[in-house]
Amino acid sequence: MTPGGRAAAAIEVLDRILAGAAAEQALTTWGRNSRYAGSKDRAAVRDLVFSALRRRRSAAAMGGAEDGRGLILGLLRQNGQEPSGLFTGEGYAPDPLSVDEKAADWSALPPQVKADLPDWVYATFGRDLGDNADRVAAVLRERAPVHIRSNRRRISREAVAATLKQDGIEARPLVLSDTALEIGEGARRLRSTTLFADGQFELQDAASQALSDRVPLMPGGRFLDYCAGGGGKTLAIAARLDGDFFAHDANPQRLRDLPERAERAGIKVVILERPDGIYDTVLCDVPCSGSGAWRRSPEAKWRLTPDRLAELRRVQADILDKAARRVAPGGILAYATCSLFHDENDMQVDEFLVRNHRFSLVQAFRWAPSDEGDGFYLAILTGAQPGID
Ligand SMILES: C[S@@+](CC[C@H](N)C(=O)[O-])C[C@H]1O[C@@H](n2cnc3c(N)ncnc32)[C@H](O)[C@@H]1O
Repeated sequence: MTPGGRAAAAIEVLDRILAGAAAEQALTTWGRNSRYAGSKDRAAVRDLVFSALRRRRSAAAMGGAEDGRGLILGLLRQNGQEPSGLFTGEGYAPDPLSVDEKAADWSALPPQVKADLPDWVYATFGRDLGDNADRVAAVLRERAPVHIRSNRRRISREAVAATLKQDGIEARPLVLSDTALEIGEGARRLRSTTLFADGQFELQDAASQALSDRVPLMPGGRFLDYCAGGGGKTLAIAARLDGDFFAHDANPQRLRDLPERAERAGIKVVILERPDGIYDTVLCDVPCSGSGAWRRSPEAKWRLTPDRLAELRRVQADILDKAARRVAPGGILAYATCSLFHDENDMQVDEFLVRNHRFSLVQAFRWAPSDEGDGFYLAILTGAQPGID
């Protein structure tokens, strides 16, 4: 495909997304109907689509319209590319620029447009992140790095990096966690390596690894991941120490990959449909706004509303209250989100502590999104003997 053909394809996919289709679904549909597109074309179209979604507000302002064409036009301008070079109307390229499109004025974009945030999120970032708000918003406009976690049960990260190098895949160690590596060249080949098939590494963001490193575990103890999903954190935590590991999720479909991943990693995880009994550590990695990881799923940035946030807060509180009943006397309740909002983090924990006098806060950790990882929050709570309140 020509660069113009790729731009036209991205416009078509973006129009479907703006009409309500999920981004992955819209890309898959386009891919199915475009047998002529090679793997490099598909990667380029995907990149254009996700870049435009991350920068949807500023790209629309610079392109003169909030449709696929406007977004791609604005994105090219942001990247310092002259759009008329691609918008030629020749072959499969988009039509040439109209007089209005040529004349669009983007000289004075308001700060919330430059930050690519909805107005209410921009205000919330200002309140919750203070001086860091603009820097964080800027990080969320960029593509996320690819990180892997070496499986500490089996191999050192140095050995993972050296073996990947032989396959032409670049991996450099990160400071956030001693299992974390950032992938440079060759990321798309990671899943087809023997190392991956042998469970020597998993794809996982470095801050998610750092969070998993900090969840307290009792040697030989019982650990419950109450919202395990695909099991990314369950596996990272279970790789640290011997013990009995259990995983639960309200949506059993979310757990479907976990048994295979656990087997590949050489880790035993028991899936629980209905958790009962008590555990030394219970992790609640709750459903949240996902604001710390919006560069990975940029659609979510535009879909979130104050009402949806309030609903998420109710779900989080309910999960915490239920999971707290599963914590052994003297045990740990770990509360995690990939959110940047105070409402979902410290405030949720403060409210929980008011409702549950048996618990107290030991420590809270925050990771802001950066080159080194996504944004996360972790609160470590400890539960005294039941009946204290
Ligand atoms: C942030 S995701 C978990 C990600 C996972 N821990 C990981 O590292 O891959 C939140 C999960 O909570 C689950 N969930 C939602 N409501 C729940 C509830 N009431 N009880 C337990 N799990 C719930 C969702 O299905 C979702 O899989």
